[in-house]
Amino acid sequence: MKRVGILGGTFDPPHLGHLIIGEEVRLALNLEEIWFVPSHLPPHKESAKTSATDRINMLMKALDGNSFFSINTIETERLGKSYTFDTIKALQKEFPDTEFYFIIGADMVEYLQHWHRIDELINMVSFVGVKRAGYKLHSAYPIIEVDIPAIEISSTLIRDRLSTNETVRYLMPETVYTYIKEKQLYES
Ligand SMILES: Nc1ncnc2c1ncn2[C@@H]1O[C@H](COP(=O)(O)OP(=O)(O)OP(=O)(O)O)[C@@H](O)[C@H]1O
Ligand SMILES: O=C(O)c1ccc[n+]([C@@H]2O[C@H](COP(=O)([O-])O)[C@@H](O)[C@H]2O)c1
Repeated sequence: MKRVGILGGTFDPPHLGHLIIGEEVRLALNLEEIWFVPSHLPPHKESAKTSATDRINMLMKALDGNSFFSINTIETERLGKSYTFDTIKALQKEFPDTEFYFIIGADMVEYLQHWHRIDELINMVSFVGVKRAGYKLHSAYPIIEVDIPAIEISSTLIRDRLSTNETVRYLMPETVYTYIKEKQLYES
């Protein structure tokens, strides 16, 4: 079986935290690839501030140069809320020879009990949890914990800073920043 990690997210915008998580989990679990899956409508929070096209374009720039990383657009091609249950079911049907590892930060680990059809999903895919400041990583659910350096970067922090013209240097790849400025995203 091929072993693939999935990092689902809103990526509004993508930042170095996403990239570090993908790389660290790939190494720790010896995964062959990491697929970044941008959501169409995030199930548990407000809609993204930018279009799916902009978020995919930003991700493409962020992932450029890492041959282990790619984007899978299954969720942005599907209408409605981007439930992970539906995504995993569809991916397992399309790629029967692949074993999937769904990577989540500790904020999502804490929230896992509220996920759509979690009692079925937990038996369908291996969840991998990574630490995030302010949240507990340990869970009653069987989660593979991967120790990564704590990274206190979030898309919210970046959006807030961009809207007040504060620096976002070193929080995301320069190419993503250039795209944001060219397209005038996140301006208040
Ligand atoms: N700095 C981080 N440390 C650990 N996990 C993270 C970090 N940033 C994002 N993640 C995880 O990556 C996945 C996708 O995150 P997402 O794209 O929503 O970014 P975010 O920074 O959490 O965004 P927002 O601030 O808009 O909520 C989630 O599972 C989230 O927990
Ligand atoms: O399926 C669910 O009920 C569910 C609830 C919350 C989050 N998720 C998924 O978890 C990933 C991270 O979510 P987010 O909102 O932090 O970007 C993303 O792929 C979401 O679709 C999924």
